[in-house]
Amino acid sequence: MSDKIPVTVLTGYLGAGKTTLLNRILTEPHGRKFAVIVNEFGEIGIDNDLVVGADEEVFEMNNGCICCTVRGDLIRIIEGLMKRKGRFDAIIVETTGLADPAPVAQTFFVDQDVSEKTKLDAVVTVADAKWLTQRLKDAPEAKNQIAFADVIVLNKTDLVTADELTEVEGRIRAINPYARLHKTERAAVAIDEVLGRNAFDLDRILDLEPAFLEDDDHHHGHDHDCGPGCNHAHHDGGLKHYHDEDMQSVALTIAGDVDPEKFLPWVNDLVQREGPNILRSKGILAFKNEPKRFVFQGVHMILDGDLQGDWKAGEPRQSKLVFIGRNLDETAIRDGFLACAA
Ligand SMILES: Nc1nc2c(ncn2[C@@H]2O[C@H](COP(=O)(O)OP(=O)(O)OP(=O)(O)O)[C@@H](O)[C@H]2O)c(=O)[nH]1
Repeated sequence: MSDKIPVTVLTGYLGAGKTTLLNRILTEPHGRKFAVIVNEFGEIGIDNDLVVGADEEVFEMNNGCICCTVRGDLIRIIEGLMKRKGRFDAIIVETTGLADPAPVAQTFFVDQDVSEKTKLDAVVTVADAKWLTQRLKDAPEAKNQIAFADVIVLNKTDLVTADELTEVEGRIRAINPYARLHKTERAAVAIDEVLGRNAFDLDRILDLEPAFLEDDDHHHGHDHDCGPGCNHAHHDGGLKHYHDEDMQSVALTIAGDVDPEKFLPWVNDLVQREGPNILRSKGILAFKNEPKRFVFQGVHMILDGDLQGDWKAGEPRQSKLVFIGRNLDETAIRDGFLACAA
């Protein structure tokens, strides 16, 4: 028996349902304790606030290019965690929807300190049944996320017909015939199907990517903060890794309340008009005269929003939101949002 701490890497494209799955894992009565590491694209920490779970500790990795900055962050966080060994049973790393999982998975093999103390249990990829087919055409990261998966959670089955589901499943199987696949609504999958799988298959990954175990640095010898605009493309021998150079994030904060009667029509109109370009939106808002936080989320033009939890005592009431997409008119979005201030 190894006493290495198992690590689950949770990946999947923007809005597929990673946080939904993570929250499901954290709220089930499993009696285990997890350390959670999240990494998000966008400048303000919204994801962090959306992860529920009373006593999990959530660590946030640097934004931006996962191959360059995040690896250092990940190593630092894990080394810090190891000093507190015994306080948790497993580590879950949720990557940004735009990340290629390879460099994250690689960290658990290439970095000596990390590999002595932890073991990659599985790469779990959440796929959006409604949008995956499209993403496989226009987003190379989405394909790598499927290729690297040991477990695939094909989520949002409620948004597609049976035929569409069969089609998307066929596309997944063409890329990755090996992973276990679960079809879900709201990421409802038994926790033992995603954690403690002992499923990461290094031999399969080495077939896909012969240079997987080599230290990545010589492929793009730089050590700087690329930021969300980073557009390095590098080739590790097998799969090609990309950063989507057109992808941008617009993050906005109002240091106070917004007026829901202005905000809701504005955001609805924006995602209806710009939905094809806006891949993802999220926000936590202070509505005028409302003691609870309003949380909204969108994937293209589908928006979800509800009141969740009171603002905590001493927590400043502020309104923040982020849009991730292509060809976003930042000035127009900023002006539109600022005009919603209460
Ligand atoms: N209709 C439907 N919506 C879902 C389902 N699962 C999740 N959602 C919604 O999809 C949106 C995105 O879910 P998240 O879990 O935040 O997705 P994510 O992958 O963590 O998103 P990013 O971290 O931004 O990449 C939210 O509004 C969820 O409520 C599902 O099975 N069906």
